[in-house]
Order: sequence, then C-alpha cells, then structure tokens
Amino acid sequence: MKIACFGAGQIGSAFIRGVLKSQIVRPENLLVKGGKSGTAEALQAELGFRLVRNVADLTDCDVVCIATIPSVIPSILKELKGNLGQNTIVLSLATSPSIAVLQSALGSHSLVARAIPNTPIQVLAGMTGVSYGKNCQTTHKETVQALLGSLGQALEVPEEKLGIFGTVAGCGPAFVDVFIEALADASVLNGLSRKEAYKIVLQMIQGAATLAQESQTHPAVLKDQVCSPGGSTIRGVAALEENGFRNAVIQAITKANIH
Ligand SMILES: NC(=O)C1=CN([C@@H]2O[C@H](COP(=O)(O)OP(=O)(O)OC[C@H]3O[C@@H](n4cnc5c(N)ncnc54)[C@H](O)[C@@H]3O)[C@@H](O)[C@H]2O)C=CC1
Ligand SMILES: O=C(O)[C@@H]1CCC=N1
Repeated sequence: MKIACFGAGQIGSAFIRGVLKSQIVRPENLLVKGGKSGTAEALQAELGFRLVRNVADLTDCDVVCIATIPSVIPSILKELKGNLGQNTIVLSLATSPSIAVLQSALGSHSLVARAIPNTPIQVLAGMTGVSYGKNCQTTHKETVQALLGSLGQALEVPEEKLGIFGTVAGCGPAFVDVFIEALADASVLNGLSRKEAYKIVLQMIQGAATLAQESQTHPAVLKDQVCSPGGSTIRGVAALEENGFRNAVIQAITKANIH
C-alpha cells in the first residue's frame, strides 16, 4: 500500500507511527507533508519515511490522509485537486468538514472518507470510526479498512454517528488519562510511590477492561462482584455517587460531542 499523510502533529504522528509499526506500509511508500511546526521533519529523521516535495508525487497513492486542524483543510484540498489518481481515496481524520464539503471541494467523482481515530492507534490499540462518501466502492472500503484495521479496531458508521463515536473513542483517552492520574494521586496521598501507583493503576484498568470485554458481562454486575457486603468498595462507590462521578462523565462526553 502507498499512502500519504498531511499533518504530523498529535494524531498525524500517532497514525504515522502506527502504520509503520503494523507494517501495512513500508517507510518508502509513506509520504508525509507537515506544516510549519517542523514535526514532520523531526519524525522523518527518526522513522525514515519520505517527505512530500511535490503534490504530483501523490497520484499513485492508495490513500491520502489529512490530519490537520479543520481550518487548514480547504487550502490542502485546493492543493490536492488535480493531483489525485483515479483510485486515490482522500481520508480526512479531522472533526470537520463533512464528506459533502470534502467531496464538493475535490470534485463530484472524488473518493472521500472520514475517520476519527484515537491516540492508541500508535500502539495498534486504536478504536476508529469511519464513514464513506457515495463514490467509495467495496474495493475502496477494503483498502481503508485494511489501513485503519491494522491500527486496532475500525468500524464503519453512518456519518451522522461519526461525531459521537469519535467523541467517546477519540476524546475518551484524555478522560481516562485524567482518571488514571487521579487514581495515582490518591495512591500517592495514601503512601504509595508514583512508580508503584502507575504500575498498579495501569494494570488494574487494563484488567478491568479485559474482563468486561472477555466476559461480556454488564459493568453493573462486574461492579457488584467487587462490592463485598459492608466492605470497602461500596464505600468508595457511594463516595463516587455523592460527588457526581457518573454525571461528570456524562457531561464530559456531552460537552465534548463532535458535531
Ligand atoms: N489529537 C487527537 O487525539 C485526535 C485529533 N483528531 C483531529 O485531527 C486533527 C489534528 O489534530 P491534532 O493532531 O491534535 O492537532 P496538531 O495541532 O497536533 O497537528 C496538526 C498538524 O498539522 C500541521 N499543519 C498545519 N498546516 C498544514 C498543512 N498545510 N499541511 C500539512 N500539515 C499542516 C501542523 O504543523 C501540525 O503539526 C484535528 O482536526 C482533530 O480534531 C482526530 C482524532 C483524535
Ligand atoms: O480534541 C479534539 O478536538 C480532537 C477530536 C478527538 C480527539 N481530539
């Protein structure tokens, strides 16, 4: 597979690291164009992909990804128009614009898709939602699925659900990181070292997620299994409820919701 990526910031570099780690693309078949921040050049020195010198180099790419903030995208689309092969798919990783806007900027025959990945794609543990424009045929979807699926899980969703999918999966890691940090702070407050705290917290979170995934058991049942009568856990659960933990999480997702 030959791919290009515009943008090597947070999600662009996670994507670049992921596709090289999964070996879905070889460094010589990965072309990257960065902005003025210099991150693409620094990453290139580390990972050995190619930098885009000329957009005409992109005509034989299977997929051209756009991993920049939305305001930059119209100028990138102008650059791309006329420099894409007949089967090159433009895959935007940005929260906007919509497929309709991408399509109208690139021309009515263009192959367009949108995906919202998350930072765990760099360690091939991603969860990515993807939606396709009307010109994408099965073969194009298979190409994108192979690319994004190599970074973890990738699921096709209608575009109207991509926002909330991306909010939970894409913003979610930051919310979990806040939780991890808070658990570690509490551990340190109660006598553990930072190192011990993070080792315990990370394995605990991974274990709880694996148990929920593998047992396919409702989280309320799993929670009840931990809460011994008159025991320690139920006191902690009551404290979470008293402090509006569930509501805080619901509000976080609702406020973050990508439209
Ligand atoms: N950070 C994340 O976890 C996720 C971000 N996204 C989306 O990805 C997009 C980028 O977000 P971040 O990576 O967080 O931002 P960022 O600011 O870290 O990265 C954007 C990069 O684009 C580069 N850039 C600017 N103009 C350019 C141009 N004309 N050509 C090529 N590169 C150019 C900048 O130099 C910068 O390195 C946003 O639309 C965001 O919503 C989507 C899913 C997850
Ligand atoms: O914060 C943002 O806007 C992006 C979207 C998903 C994760 N980060």
